[in-house]
Amino acid sequence: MALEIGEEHTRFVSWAEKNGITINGVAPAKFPGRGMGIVATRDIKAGETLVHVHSKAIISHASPQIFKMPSGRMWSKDLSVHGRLAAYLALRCNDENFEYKAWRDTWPSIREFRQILPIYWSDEAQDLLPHAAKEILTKQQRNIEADFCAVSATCISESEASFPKIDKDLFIYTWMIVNTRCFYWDYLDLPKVSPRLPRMRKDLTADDRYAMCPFMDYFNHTGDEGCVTETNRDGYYVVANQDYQAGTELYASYGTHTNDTLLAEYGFILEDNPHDAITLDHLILPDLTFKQYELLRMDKFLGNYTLSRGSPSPVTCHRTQAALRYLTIPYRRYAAFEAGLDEGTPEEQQIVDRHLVGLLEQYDRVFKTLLEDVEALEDKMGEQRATLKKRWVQIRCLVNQAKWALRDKL
Ligand SMILES: C[S@@+](CC[C@H](N)C(=O)[O-])C[C@H]1O[C@@H](n2cnc3c(N)ncnc32)[C@H](O)[C@@H]1O
Repeated sequence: MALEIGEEHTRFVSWAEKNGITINGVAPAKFPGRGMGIVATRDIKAGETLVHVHSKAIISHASPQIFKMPSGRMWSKDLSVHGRLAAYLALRCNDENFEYKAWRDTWPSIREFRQILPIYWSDEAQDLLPHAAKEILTKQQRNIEADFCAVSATCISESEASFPKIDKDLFIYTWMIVNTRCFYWDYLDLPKVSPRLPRMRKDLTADDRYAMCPFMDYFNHTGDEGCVTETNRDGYYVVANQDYQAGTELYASYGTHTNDTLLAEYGFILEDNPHDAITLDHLILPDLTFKQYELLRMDKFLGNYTLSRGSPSPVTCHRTQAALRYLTIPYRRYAAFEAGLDEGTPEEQQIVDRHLVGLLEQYDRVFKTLLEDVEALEDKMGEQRATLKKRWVQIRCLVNQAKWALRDKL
């Protein structure tokens, strides 16, 4: 069910159409629990181009306003591209003459971010995040801190008059706007694009490719295929992946993300996520002796042990299988597995599976207390409590399905 949209969205659509964005058969709409999104305004056929954002409307590392400060000097080399985009938006977003003001007016407010994005949650609620989400959050906090230090150092070295100081709360907000709304941009004419970008495509980092695409950032995420995003020298296109009836919400995929990634990076989880997986690191790593830890590290099998949804039952990744073998069977048998010479005998697999069942039982024992702690969060954290509860129930379900499937085999 689509809800009424505010005037700012109507204003933005007319601005977009005059500024290099072509919109065909779709419009922004409001959806309960998802904020704004995109709706089909008529029946749509598979293969139709729904949106085209001309490269001149895209903000990327190559845009002059991003690679230089307003005074014309270069940003500190310590400031990431993500940080440059955030600094540019922070410096301009409260300015009535901001060239992208119409777009800026459509962003979610900081108040909305405080409810949904874990970076804004209280320590108490952050402590109750699943392990993988907490790890992403820690990295996010470190990156924001480093970018803010680089921005602040620049502000100090510029004269007060030519360079206003950036408020930290505003910087965190625009950093998260970039985080939740950016796309990857391929710079198809790379050698000509910008003196600040690496000359060779292979040398571009993921961060270099960040780009903001007004209007395209209305699309909400789906774990399924969703509409297709394509780039060429002219800009970005969104193409219908199938027929849609008028009134249907259209989605795009942000990638094959797990629910912990979606929660930490975007502030939501999917009810039914085909790419969902959880980490088992906190169950396996503490069991390793120093020697085992070092050997797994040298073999590049240390950490990142995952249990994915799988079909018909959850599956562990190759890294988990390797680490569990090292923990439970003779070293030479682990070495054969690690070298890819031998998949192991059925008896060895049973030993590994039995060990894994024990670890999953250990995990299962903490859910009751965890869910009680989530329930005990104050009422003002109602939205966070509901998301955390839903996520922990999903994790418990995955753990139990894996445990039952393994027990059936034993
Ligand atoms: C690129 S924006 C999409 C537009 C956004 N809904 C808005 O109101 O402006 C990404 C944000 O949309 C929301 N979102 C995207 N997909 C969603 C989904 N499937 N369910 C719930 N929220 C979603 C999340 O808040 C996410 O951080």
